[in-house]
Amino acid sequence: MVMQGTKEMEEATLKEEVGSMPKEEPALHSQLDGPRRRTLGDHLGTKPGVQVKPERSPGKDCARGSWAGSWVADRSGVSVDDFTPPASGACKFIGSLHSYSFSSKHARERPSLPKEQLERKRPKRDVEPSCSSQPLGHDKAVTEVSPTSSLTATPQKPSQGLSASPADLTPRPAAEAVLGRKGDTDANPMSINEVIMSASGACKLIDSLHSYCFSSRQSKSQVCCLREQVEKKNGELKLLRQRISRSDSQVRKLKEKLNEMKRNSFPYLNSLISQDCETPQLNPVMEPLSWMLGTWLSDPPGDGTFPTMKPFQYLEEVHISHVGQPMLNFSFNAFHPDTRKPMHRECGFIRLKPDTNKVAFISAQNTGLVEVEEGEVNGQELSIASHSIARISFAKKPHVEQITRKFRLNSDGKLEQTVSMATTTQPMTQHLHITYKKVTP
Ligand code: HEM
Repeated sequence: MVMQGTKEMEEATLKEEVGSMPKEEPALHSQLDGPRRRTLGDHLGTKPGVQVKPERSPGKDCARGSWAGSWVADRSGVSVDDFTPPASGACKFIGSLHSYSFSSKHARERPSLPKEQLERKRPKRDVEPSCSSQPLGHDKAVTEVSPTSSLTATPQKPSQGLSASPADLTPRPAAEAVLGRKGDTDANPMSINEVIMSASGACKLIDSLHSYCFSSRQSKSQVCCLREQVEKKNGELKLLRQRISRSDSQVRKLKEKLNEMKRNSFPYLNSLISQDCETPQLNPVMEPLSWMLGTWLSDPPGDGTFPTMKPFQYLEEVHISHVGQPMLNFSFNAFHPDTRKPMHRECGFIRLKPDTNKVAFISAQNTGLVEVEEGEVNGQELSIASHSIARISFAKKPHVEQITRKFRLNSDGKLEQTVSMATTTQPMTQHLHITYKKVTP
């Protein structure tokens, strides 16, 4: 719609311009496209047709899509083709504004030329096409022809003729470009520089619109760039995933190989040990005693006492574990603190009566004693006392007749054990006290 509207607007303007345009206008155009234009380009020190890479400023992008634009492009030595971004719909539309603004403005200003001047110029203009083929030198041609051309120099402003300095070509604001200098509008024809400046000012305004096209294009290219980066990263991620997958399969193969080697080395374990030796879930029945699980080391060394003996110290290592059954497996192994020689050892099981806090402690000791202690677990404290005691026939005397134990998980995370006993010669008295620190789960 915008395009259509613009076209219609252009056509309407064109009709209006054709109606009001003096007949010499085509000649004026041909002047611009003719040798005079090239003379101006030469004067500015730029060879026509030599492509100079433009700075990406909107002011230079205005050279697109209109004769006025191409005129400016030639003047600066920049061709339309130099603008690499393809002409988008928006750019084309904005380009058409150049055509409208320039030709319309120029047409509006032309009739203001005094009639005499136009009369004077007409005959000269008729001979102008022959200027390029004049055997005269360049300077001569200019001298002869310039005063007759409204686009080259005016009698009122001789200093703004073809010899205009680059500073004179600096674009002026559009308003000034359209109105011209104060007081000149009706009296004076436009000089070539004024035309240039007017066109540049208008172009500048219109080209500010182009900047939107280009900034949008820039954003699009940034998005494209980011997309490329994302795609690249995705590719890398895919490769990494593939490598991880390969590593996983290698680990699986190594595990299988290890298991096979184990089976070959310990064939008797084949049917007993599960292929995956992961620790099974704790049987829910044993949950109240889960705080006892782990490997514990005496810290500090345990204290041994009894009325019949000299106090002593010992080291002890404790393993309390499970295999998913409704019981805990334990082993207590004592060592001499100096010599590290094994001393007292015992191992057994701890069971819980389901749905109660009743605990049974079943232990076999290296001294030839077998005992069952029973008691209760309350929170993180287990108190038990001997229920039955048996011994080998040749057990050392005095024989133990009663045993009590207390296990407790202290607030500092240490496990504490206290053992008391009664023998055939001594009443219930504390025999051992020790705290352990946990070394593994
Ligand atoms: C519940 C477990 C234990 C029981 C029932 C037990 C029982 C006994 C008994 C009945 C005696 C003889 C007491 C006497 O002569 O009047 C004894 C002595 C002794 N116990 Fe224990 N004991 C136990 C754990 C330990 C532990 C863990 C150690 C640590 C190393 C230990 C070290 C000793 C020593 C050094 C003696 C004195 C020397 C000896 O008779 O061998 N006992 N114990």
